[in-house]
Amino acid sequence: MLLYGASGHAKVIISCLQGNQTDVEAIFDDDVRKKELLNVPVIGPYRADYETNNQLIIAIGDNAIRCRLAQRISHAYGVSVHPSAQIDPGVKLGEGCVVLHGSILQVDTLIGNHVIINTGASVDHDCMVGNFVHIAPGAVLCGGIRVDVGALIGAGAVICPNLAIGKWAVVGAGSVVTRPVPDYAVVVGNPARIIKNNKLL
Ligand SMILES: CC(=O)SCCNC(=O)CCNC(=O)[C@H](O)C(C)(C)COP(=O)(O)OP(=O)(O)OC[C@H]1O[C@@H](n2cnc3c(N)ncnc32)[C@H](O)[C@@H]1OP(=O)(O)O
Repeated sequence: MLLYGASGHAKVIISCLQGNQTDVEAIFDDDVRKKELLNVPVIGPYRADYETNNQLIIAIGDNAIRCRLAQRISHAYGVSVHPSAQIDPGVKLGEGCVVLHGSILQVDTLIGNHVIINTGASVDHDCMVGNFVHIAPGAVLCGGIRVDVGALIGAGAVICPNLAIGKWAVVGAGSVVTRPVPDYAVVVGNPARIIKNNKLL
């Protein structure tokens, strides 16, 4: 596998891949001062002419950056699922996804492209998780939830059943979402309330 982004998130993906006896050949990173990460060589910015048979995972936690890179780079994308993750056989996972240690994906859930299901997160039955979403560590999505493109569900947040989380919305860490969240909204608290709009785009 190849990674893009020599970050803390990349370290976790390396650990995830090692759990499946998959080596990381190299890591691309725009910061040319970086030379290695967990003994994996960091080889500078992505090069389309880099000769390899390995697939690529964009190892960047920021959803907007991951989205921009994926739109620019046409490499074949891989997937990494840690062996401790529990995924129902009916779950569909898009390209570029990582499903990290101890996470759970329940029956009839659909996961888009370049999604992060982070450590110990739980996505229950009949959820639809859009492209470039990040479900942060320990977050819980109850059944029947739709999370639209680019949204961040913060660490330890709980989303009550059958709600929609809008595109590029942010749910603050530890929040409890009891109502639908509009596109671009940043919500925090229990019950979660809108505090601002996400101006990242
Ligand atoms: C492996 C990993 O590390 S994966 C990383 C996953 N990342 C996360 O889970 C982080 C999610 N991010 C958050 O929770 C952030 O606090 C955000 C995005 C909700 C808000 O961040 P910012 O835009 O910087 O807002 P800021 O820190 O200025 O807070 C604004 C207000 O909301 C409150 N607030 C911020 N976050 C939360 C929260 N999670 N719960 C309750 N209140 C919150 C602040 O106390 C502040 O209140 P005040 O105006 O009364 O002082």
